Amino acid sequence: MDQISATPGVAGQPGGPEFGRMIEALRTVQAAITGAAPPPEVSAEVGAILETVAGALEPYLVGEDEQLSGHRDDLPGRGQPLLPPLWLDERDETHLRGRVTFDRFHLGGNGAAHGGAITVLFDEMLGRLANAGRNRARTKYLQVEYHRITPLDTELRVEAKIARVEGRKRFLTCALYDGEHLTADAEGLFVELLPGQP
Ligand SMILES: CCCCCCCC/C=C\CCCCCCCC(=O)SCCNC(=O)CCNC(=O)[C@H](O)C(C)(C)COP(=O)(O)OP(=O)(O)OC[C@H]1O[C@@H](n2cnc3c(N)ncnc32)[C@H](O)[C@@H]1OP(=O)(O)O
Repeated sequence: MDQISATPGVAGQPGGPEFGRMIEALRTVQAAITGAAPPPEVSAEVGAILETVAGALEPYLVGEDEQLSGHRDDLPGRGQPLLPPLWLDERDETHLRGRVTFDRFHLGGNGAAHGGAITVLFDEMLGRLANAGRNRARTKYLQVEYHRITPLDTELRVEAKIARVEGRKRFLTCALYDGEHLTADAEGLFVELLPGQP
């Protein structure tokens, strides 16, 4: 993926508001399935509906460059269901600030968000910033610390900064807050790709 579009789509066109609604519904389904203990007949019925859903989309399978998911900057988490719904409110080439809410789909245990889901958020934040107005770079390492549990169903603040740039190396930091409380933070190294690196 080399480009993402910040332009809201046009109703009636691929990538219009209908697409955003579908992704939102998928997020709702992910949380509902994760949190449910349905009787077998309901599991069977929902499973069959989801097989129908997958079948409805199958004729429209496209390559990575043409897919809409992940390419939509006007949708939370770029419209990529792997990412928790993230809204970026401030952004320049040195910092990013946004809001994110984890839900039941992102549960680790005992009401806390899964540490891996938090790491996905940090990789996204640092990746977005590392690539803002610069040549492409990829994560070399991402070191995460969990300071206290990250609650579900709570709007959290997330901030990323460039710490320093040394040649191809971009060192960045990211922090996640529940109100005034730091729940997790990370330091990452992104390395600018050489010609020919995928
Ligand atoms: C995502 C692509 C960009 C798209 C941009 C589109 C626009 C924006 C749109 C949408 C935003 C999307 C946002 C997505 C974000 C997601 C990001 C990810 O998750 S990326 C996937 C996970 N990461 C990998 O799969 C990397 C796999 N690894 C590699 O490909 C290579 O290892 C690579 C390119 C990272 C580096 O490989 P080498 O061989 O070119 O470089 P070496 O020699 O290892 O290191 C370079 C320098 O770094 C130092 N270095 C290496 N490891 C170090 C370490 N642990 N600590 C300190 N320095 C280290 C070395 O000493 C060297 O330093 P010296 O240049 O000589 O000064």
